[in-house]
Amino acid sequence: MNGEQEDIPPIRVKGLRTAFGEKVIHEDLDLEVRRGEILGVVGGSGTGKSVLLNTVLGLKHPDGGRVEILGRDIESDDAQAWVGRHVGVMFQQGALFSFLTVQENVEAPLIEHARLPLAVTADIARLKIRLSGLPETAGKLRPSELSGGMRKRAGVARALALDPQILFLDEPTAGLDPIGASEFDELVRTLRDALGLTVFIITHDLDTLYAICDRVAVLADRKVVAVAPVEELERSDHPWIRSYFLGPRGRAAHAGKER
Ligand SMILES: Nc1ncnc2c1ncn2[C@@H]1O[C@H](COP(=O)(O)OP(=O)(O)OP(=O)(O)O)[C@@H](O)[C@H]1O
Repeated sequence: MNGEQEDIPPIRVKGLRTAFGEKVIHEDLDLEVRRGEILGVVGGSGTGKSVLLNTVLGLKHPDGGRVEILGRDIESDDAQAWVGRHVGVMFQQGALFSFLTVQENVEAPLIEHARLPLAVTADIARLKIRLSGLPETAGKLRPSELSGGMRKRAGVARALALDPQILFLDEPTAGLDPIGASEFDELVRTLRDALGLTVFIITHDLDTLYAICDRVAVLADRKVVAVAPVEELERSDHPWIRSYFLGPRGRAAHAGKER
C-alpha cells in the first residue's frame, strides 16, 4: 500500500442524509473511521445503525451527503464491485447459504471475484476457516449442523475470503453466551492485529465495547453525536450516552474491564 492510500480514512461519511419517504433516519451525519481501528457503533433501537451499514456498503442510496470507502465514492459506477472486492461483511447470524457446506460458503466469494484454480480456491477457503478459529472438519458441515458461535465464525471466514481491508460485523455477539461472546471478541482483536484490518462493529454488547473497541460512535438525534474511546464517553453529558454507559449494565461492563 502506498503512503497516499494510508492517509485516506477507510470509511468517510460526510453530511449523510437518509430517509424512507417522509421519515428521515439520518441528517447531516459525519463519521470517519481510522485505518486499523476497531470502531463500535451503538445507538438506541431504531436510530439507524443497520441503515447506516447498508448505506456505507452501497446497498441503500444516500438521499444527501457523501460516503467514501477506501477513498472511492460509494455512488460511483464501479463502487459495488469495489466494495465486493475490498470489504468483508458478516451480517447477523452469519447469513450463510444453508444449502452449501462451510467450505463452499467460504469459496463462494472467491469463485465470484477471483479467478483462481479450484485447488487454490479450496486451499484459501481452508486457511480462512482455520483463521476464524474453526476446526478443519467444520468445512464439511452445513450451517444447520453448527452451533451459533461456529456459524458466526464461518461468517467471518467467508467475510475474510478475499483478504478485505475492512471488516463489517453486524451484532456479532448477539445470541452468544458470555464465554462465547468474549472468545469472539478475542478473535476479532487477533484478526485485526494479525491482518491489519479496519473493523466496524454494530453492537449492543457493552462488554465488546470495553474489551476491544478503540473508539465508539454513538448514533442519536439522527446523527453521530460522539466518537471517542469508551472512557471518554463515560464523561459525556449527552443523556442517552450517560444512561447507556452509566446505567447498571454499563457499570458492570466497566467493572469487568477493571478486573
Ligand atoms: N426498508 C425500510 N423501509 C422503511 N423504513 C425502514 C426500512 N428499513 C429501516 N427502516 C426504518 O429506519 C429506522 C432505523 O432502522 P434500523 O434497522 O437501521 O435501526 P437500528 O438502529 O439498526 O435498530 P436495532 O438496534 O433495533 O436493530 C427504523 O425506524 C426503521 O423502521
